[in-house]
Amino acid sequence: MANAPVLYELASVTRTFRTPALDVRALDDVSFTLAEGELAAIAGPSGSGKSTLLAVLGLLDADVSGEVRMRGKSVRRMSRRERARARLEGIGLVFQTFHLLPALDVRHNVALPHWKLHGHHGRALARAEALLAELGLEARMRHDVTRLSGGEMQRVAIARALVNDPAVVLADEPTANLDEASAASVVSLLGRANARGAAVVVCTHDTDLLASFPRVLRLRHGRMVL
Ligand SMILES: Nc1ncnc2c1ncn2[C@@H]1O[C@H](COP(=O)(O)OP(=O)(O)OP(=O)(O)O)[C@@H](O)[C@H]1O
Repeated sequence: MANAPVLYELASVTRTFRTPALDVRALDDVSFTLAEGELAAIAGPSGSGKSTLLAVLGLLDADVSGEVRMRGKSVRRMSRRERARARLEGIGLVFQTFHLLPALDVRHNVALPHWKLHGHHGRALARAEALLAELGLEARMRHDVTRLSGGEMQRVAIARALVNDPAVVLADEPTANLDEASAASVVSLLGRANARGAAVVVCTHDTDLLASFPRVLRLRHGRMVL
């Protein structure tokens, strides 16, 4: 990975949440680079800033001091619209609570980002169906997302994150609340995305999962520790 091009570059990134009672430094002077195709975990105790860092990498939160660059482009200089476009094209997000759309069935949830990017309904559905079949969800394609099990919802969320072949998949606690078999299938899906060239960054407390990552970014009170 040493020679792979840089995907993210963070230099002295600080994120402060101001509340009436006190200011919380959720990220404090965080600097690192991540290469294209890299596989990394973000670890640290509860409240150490993991989700905040994932939101920064996902271009969801640009309200930081310091510099964040994605593929050389300064996130600070991107408009909200440009960030949304960069997310659609290049970032697959898997949230802790999935954020699936209850009004759409499984295949339409997965197809939506493809349709938004390419504007072709039939192709988006075909791509979603192929991906869902690959993830062992062919029998669930027309199901209501609210009726899926937690493990199925997680796989649907991962399918949606992969539908536009992103440069990076960012997943927040993707194995939390899953039984062993579902967790193993989620890990294998993320591994497959990585094998196809996507960088994968996962926030986790799961020590078994952490052990499988070649690189672990450790946070404590918002600071990177070795
Ligand atoms: N919108 C917000 N307003 C105020 N404080 C916030 C906000 N979001 C996060 N924080 C604070 O920032 C710190 C880091 O939060 P963050 O969610 O990034 O931690 P985490 O490591 O992901 O925790 P967990 O493992 O429990 O999910 C915490 O002290 C949290 O209370």
